[in-house]
Amino acid sequence: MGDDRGKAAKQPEGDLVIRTIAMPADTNPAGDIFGGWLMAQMDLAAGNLAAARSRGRNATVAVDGMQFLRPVKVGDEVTLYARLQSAGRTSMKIRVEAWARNRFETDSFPVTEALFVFVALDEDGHPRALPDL
Ligand SMILES: CC(=O)SCCNC(=O)CCNC(=O)[C@H](O)C(C)(C)COP(=O)(O)OP(=O)(O)OC[C@H]1O[C@@H](n2cnc3c(N)ncnc32)[C@H](O)[C@@H]1OP(=O)(O)O
Repeated sequence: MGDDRGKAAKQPEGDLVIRTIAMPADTNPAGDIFGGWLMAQMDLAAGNLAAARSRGRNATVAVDGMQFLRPVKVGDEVTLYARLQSAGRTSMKIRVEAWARNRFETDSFPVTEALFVFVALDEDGHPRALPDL
């Protein structure tokens, strides 16, 4: 079965954090994969990295440059890659890429990317200094 999304021009950057399958329950009324589902997967991937770096609770404070590059179809294998781009006193900028692969094909393609900003939080929900590495 062919895939008309073209050849991947690059390789994913970052650590593989999540791999999942886009299911019919994740579609919008038109039957395509809902962008909000993909954003949630990206948020989960960035949050996982943020939790490991901050060694505790954190929250998404901003999402910059969200780009939907290609559609995701039901049945696609979706893989989330995340990497820490920079860290401030309490915040972390985490670059996330989502790639999709038609389950009957071998090539994967970038489908979305964005820069997530997370802030480490204390028990009261206030910004918390990141621990030393
Ligand atoms: C996993 C989830 O819970 S997702 C749910 C959605 N997210 C939320 O509910 C978070 C809601 N937001 C908040 O509670 C607050 O904004 C907080 C607690 C995260 C931050 O409070 P603020 O008063 O903005 O804190 P403060 O001004 O001290 O900024 C903290 C850090 O975030 C950075 N920051 C704050 N807003 C932004 C922004 N829009 N873009 C980039 N960085 C930001 C600051 O530069 C600072 O970084 P640094 O300490 O590394 O220098």
